[in-house]
Amino acid sequence: MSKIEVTNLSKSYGDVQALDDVSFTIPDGEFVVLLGESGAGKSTLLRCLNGITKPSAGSITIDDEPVKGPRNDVAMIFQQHYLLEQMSAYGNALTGALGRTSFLKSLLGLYAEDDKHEALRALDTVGLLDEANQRAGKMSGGQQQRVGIARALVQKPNLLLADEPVASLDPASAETVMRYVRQAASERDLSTIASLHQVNIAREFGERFLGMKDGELVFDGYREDFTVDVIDEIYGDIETESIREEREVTPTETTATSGAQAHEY
Ligand SMILES: Nc1ncnc2c1ncn2[C@@H]1O[C@H](COP(=O)(O)OP(=O)(O)OP(=O)(O)O)[C@@H](O)[C@H]1O
Repeated sequence: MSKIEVTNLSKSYGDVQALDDVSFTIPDGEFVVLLGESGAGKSTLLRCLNGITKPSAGSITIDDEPVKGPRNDVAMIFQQHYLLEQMSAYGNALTGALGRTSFLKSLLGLYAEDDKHEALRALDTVGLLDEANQRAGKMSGGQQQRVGIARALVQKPNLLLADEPVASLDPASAETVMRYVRQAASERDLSTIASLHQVNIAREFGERFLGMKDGELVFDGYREDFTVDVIDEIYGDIETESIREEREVTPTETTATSGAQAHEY
């Protein structure tokens, strides 16, 4: 759990204004989806939150502590999972504990019992306990991404950031992976910000939505406010054509698609 406060955050790269005076507050344990077209500034915002990128102006605090660089209590999941392919799913998950393990011990595989337990718990959370001994390189893209999530959970973060975690997956795997991210966050009461470009997945899994355009925050609201018109504003009409067609068939407010109804938000 973590409370995040972003105040008047700006970041420029030469003439490019990647973030332009962005402010928002996220209370403990909220699941936030970050949306925007390519180049809108989503990755830059996540990298600033993670302490990898230094803002040009403004501030970020996590639990009232200013972010000045990378921190162990902030974990990040990427589109590419960067797993050690020769290592098992379990071994990869355990590397999430590297931040609290000495270099020598990690080389010798001498992790603390608590961390080994945490790795198994995390694999269980992402539905891969039975595959714990399987080599990561032999797993499917979706499974590898779930190992990446397990590794992030073993870090025992207070804040989970996910940068396009399902962008390279087919729609079914993307949905499965997002379901596990959502479940992991909810089980651990973990504040989460996930950037997504698939609007349907965002609508299915988001609780709160931040919409970005040209570096500015153009929308900040919850499910009931996340209307097709808002999606239009963020993406333009093309992205929403299919949603409008779907509404014409089913005029009632539908925010969930196949298989999602069974999940509690
Ligand atoms: N290291 C950098 N150097 C120069 N320009 C950058 C750098 N990183 C990002 N930018 C620029 O900042 C703007 C925002 O980029 P950013 O990657 O944050 O957007 P995004 O919404 O994450 O896009 P995508 O979905 O394509 O990753 C873009 O115009 C991008 O070209």
